Amino acid sequence: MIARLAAFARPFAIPLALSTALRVVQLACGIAILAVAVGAVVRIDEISIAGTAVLIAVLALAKGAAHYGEQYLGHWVAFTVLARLRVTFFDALTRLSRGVLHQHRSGDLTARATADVNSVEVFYAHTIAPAIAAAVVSIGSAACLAVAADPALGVILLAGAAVSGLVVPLLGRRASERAARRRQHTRGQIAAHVTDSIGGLRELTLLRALGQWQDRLDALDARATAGTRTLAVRTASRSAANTAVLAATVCAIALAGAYLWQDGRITMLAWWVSVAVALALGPALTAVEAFASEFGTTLAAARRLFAIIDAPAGSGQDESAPGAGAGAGAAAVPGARPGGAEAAAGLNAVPGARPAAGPGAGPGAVPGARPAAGTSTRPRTGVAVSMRGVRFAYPGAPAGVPPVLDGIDLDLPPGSATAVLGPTGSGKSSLGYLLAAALTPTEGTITLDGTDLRDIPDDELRRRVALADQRPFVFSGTVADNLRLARPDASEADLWHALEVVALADTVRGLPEQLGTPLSERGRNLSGGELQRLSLAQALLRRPALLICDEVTSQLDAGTEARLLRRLRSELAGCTTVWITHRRATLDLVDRVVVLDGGRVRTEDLPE
Ligand SMILES: Nc1ncnc2c1ncn2[C@@H]1O[C@H](COP(=O)(O)OP(=O)(O)OP(=O)(O)O)[C@@H](O)[C@H]1O
Repeated sequence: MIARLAAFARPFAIPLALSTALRVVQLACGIAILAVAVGAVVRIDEISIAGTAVLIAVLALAKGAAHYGEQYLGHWVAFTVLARLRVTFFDALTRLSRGVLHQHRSGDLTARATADVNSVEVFYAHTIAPAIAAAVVSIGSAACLAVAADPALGVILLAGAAVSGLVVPLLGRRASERAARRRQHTRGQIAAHVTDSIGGLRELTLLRALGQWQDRLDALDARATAGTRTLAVRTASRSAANTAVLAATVCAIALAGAYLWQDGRITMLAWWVSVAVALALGPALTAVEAFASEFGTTLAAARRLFAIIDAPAGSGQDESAPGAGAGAGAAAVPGARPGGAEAAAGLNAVPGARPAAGPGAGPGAVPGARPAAGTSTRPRTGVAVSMRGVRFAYPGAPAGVPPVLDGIDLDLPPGSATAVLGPTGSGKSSLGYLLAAALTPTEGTITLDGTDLRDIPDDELRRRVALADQRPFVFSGTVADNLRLARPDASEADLWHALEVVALADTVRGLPEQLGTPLSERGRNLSGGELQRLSLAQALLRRPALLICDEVTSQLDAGTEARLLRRLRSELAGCTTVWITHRRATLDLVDRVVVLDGGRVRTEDLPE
């Protein structure tokens, strides 16, 4: 991996070498400043204070200039390489096209293209130059001490530098890398989860599933925090060990110097300058320990990038995921099927969902009923719905534009089936969202059995009202995961029953793992009509007292639509239903028709 990263920097070898040289100059100046200052104190009677001050000032200026140059060049190289890396990453995405997009969630890919690329910056800007410079300056300082003072002092300094720069950074390296890899993977999952949440916020609200969704995020956050804690403990331990080693080196040089001075083998000046050099070498070696602590994260990020860059088209294996290559391929794909590592961690499972409960075993099951009948999906008795003077305008609508709905008065008796018709843009869907309490009227009231929708608690709304959308959002996860978003305690029999009613059971039976088949993000591996029916199945699972179906058959062929409507007729008996539709066939289901136009109810008729 290090060689792969270094290969990207090869075209920038000269600026990188210059940056390294400038860092050597900067560190050498730092050591020289302290050595000159200590030397001046020791020989205060013999030196020119003004001359020493000028020398120190020159060294300080040189140190500053070298630091600027080193940082400028190092970061220029780093950000140029990162830009190339990002382009290479996007090229790979284009090449892999649908294959990889099916297997990786867009939020995770976004995290790779942004956070992971940024993490790799450490390698180019804060690793190569500091590592080489620390080695050069350590060897150089030890050589100076050996020649100018005593070889023993040079050996002590070199030994201390080797322990600090080579041994300490390696302490717990493998464990740190594993923790960093797990954390980076979890961060990718968090990014994907947040992206999903934003994309599907409306569906989560309609499903009253924000709580479940938040629980998943909490679980992921807890995992990422645990990883960060592990890394922080190791970083702190290494930092403490490094401080101890550096302090021990300074003490050893001071004691050895004292012995050599007493023995008359070195001067007082050489003794104290040696101590100063050992002290001044600290920052160079601390920088090595610091980037070593970040190195696990850098490597984990690089692995995640190269897993995409190197993936053959159609590959589903994510080599960057923790446990990849050890038969844990399923864990690599977010939304992995039950049985994978993630399912074991409960992250893909809907919190509270019973895994594949026995038929009819759910709390919603009616005792004594035939399990296969899935009676727990049967809707509740309908509610009476009333709209009085309802006006609605979307927030931010320009002044002067008439509201979408402008004074709706409507009564839907319990168990009635109403079709809402009207030209496109006449506000039919908006009316549906208002009835489902996903939108709130700007003016007027909507009541359910006489209670204002605004006064009905979320839990109760979740139980009593459902909306099947014309453009449903499907989350990464299995078919069952998506269905159980609507009712976490639904048994498998309940799920199959809902799928039978919406004429989707045969399709799901044909999927590789049936209910356990992972769905791509936004349901890319389902047709528009299948997605609509999945949304309708979700709504049925809620056993609502009020069901709003918004163009749920618009993408179905006539045969499938007829089959679905036949089954719905008996399934929805007693439930108050609202059908927003343009389709003639749906009118056979309803006992009244409402036509919206210009934000108002134009006619209210029984179908012919
Ligand atoms: N989220 C929104 N923000 C702002 N305006 C919106 C939003 N959603 C819909 N509108 C506008 O509200 C009006 C009514 O839209 P709505 O979707 O309710 O109509 P519709 O009758 O269901 O249309 P269609 O038959 O095409 O589905 C349209 O002019 C639409 O542009």
